[in-house]
Amino acid sequence: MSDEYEFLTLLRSRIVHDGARGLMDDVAVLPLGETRLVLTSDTIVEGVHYLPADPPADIGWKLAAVNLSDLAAKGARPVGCMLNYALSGDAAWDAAFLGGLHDMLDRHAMPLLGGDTVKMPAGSARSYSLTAMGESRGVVPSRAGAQAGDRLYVTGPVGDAGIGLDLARADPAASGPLVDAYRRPRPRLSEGMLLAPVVSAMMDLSDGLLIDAARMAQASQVAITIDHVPLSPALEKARGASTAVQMAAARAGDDYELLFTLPRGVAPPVRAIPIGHVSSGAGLTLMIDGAAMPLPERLGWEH
Ligand SMILES: Nc1ncnc2c1ncn2[C@@H]1O[C@H](COP(=O)(O)OP(=O)(O)O)[C@@H](O)[C@H]1O
Ligand SMILES: Cc1ncc(C[n+]2csc(CCOP(=O)(O)OP(=O)(O)O)c2C)c(N)n1
Ligand SMILES: [Mg+2]
Repeated sequence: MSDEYEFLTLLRSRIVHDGARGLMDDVAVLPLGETRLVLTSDTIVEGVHYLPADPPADIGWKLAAVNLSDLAAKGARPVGCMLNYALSGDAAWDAAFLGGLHDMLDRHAMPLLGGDTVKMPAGSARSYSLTAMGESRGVVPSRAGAQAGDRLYVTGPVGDAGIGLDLARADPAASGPLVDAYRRPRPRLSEGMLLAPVVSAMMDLSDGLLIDAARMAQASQVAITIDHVPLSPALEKARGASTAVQMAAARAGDDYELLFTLPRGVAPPVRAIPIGHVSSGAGLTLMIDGAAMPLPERLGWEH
């Protein structure tokens, strides 16, 4: 059991408010008059979520993107956010970070409303947090609604960012679509808004396809089978499409695509790749090229 899982289990035992969704979802949801306020907060840490040599504009972009991705997963419209910032000691670096942050926020009309600024002890790793607020006037899908018989989809291929991280680690000046997938994820907000009214369950892929699908299965109390690990042409060109490559792509994380289920016979209203199905029971099954694979001990990223 990971430290994160243990801590979340402790937190869940103390949760009483319905809006927390049992801490089993991407967001909290608070009814507010005619509408619902959708709340999420994510932190990125130097050396854990990004490389110290990553360009500051990309780090700012990523902080905004990973938070917007949780709103996308619930079909929420961004309404505002709060930034918690640790000064770097280099004003040009800080300005570049804010440039990248605002690039991402502006793309999705997300105003920055406030926050807090601190200085860290010299030499300590830095971390940045954003709290994002969205609104929804319709259904706010959860991870828990998948039903036996549903089909499973993802809005795009997985694994690019994992390879991009390897490339950026080997050479901080590396560039191209795989490195971009790692440094500049694109949250699927417009897709999320179109999907929210029709999906039975939806979440974003941050920790890896396998672990996130297993979480959806657990929250929905169903079994999920993945029979296709979708790879991008760029990834296949760089690494091929062997079983090992597909397995690594399914565990890598940092994908920020949407994973969702639809009743059989309902066509997705956005471009999406069918990757499996839901049945009664529990747990996750992975098929690669028609063969059931033993699941790795670690399905994806856990702190
Ligand atoms: N330190 C914390 N305090 C309160 N709730 C937390 C904390 N960490 C995580 N959570 C909650 O646990 C759930 C799962 O979190 P997480 O795995 O980070 O979701 P996501 O991958 O969507 O960001 C969410 O409801 C989140 O709000
Ligand atoms: C330097 C570096 N090493 C490893 C990773 C891989 N990685 C770190 S955290 C993570 C999962 C997402 O982070 P988490 O804090 O779990 O976000 P959340 O699920 O809360 O959105 C991944 C794939 C990375 N992004 N950067
Ligand atoms: Mg989180």
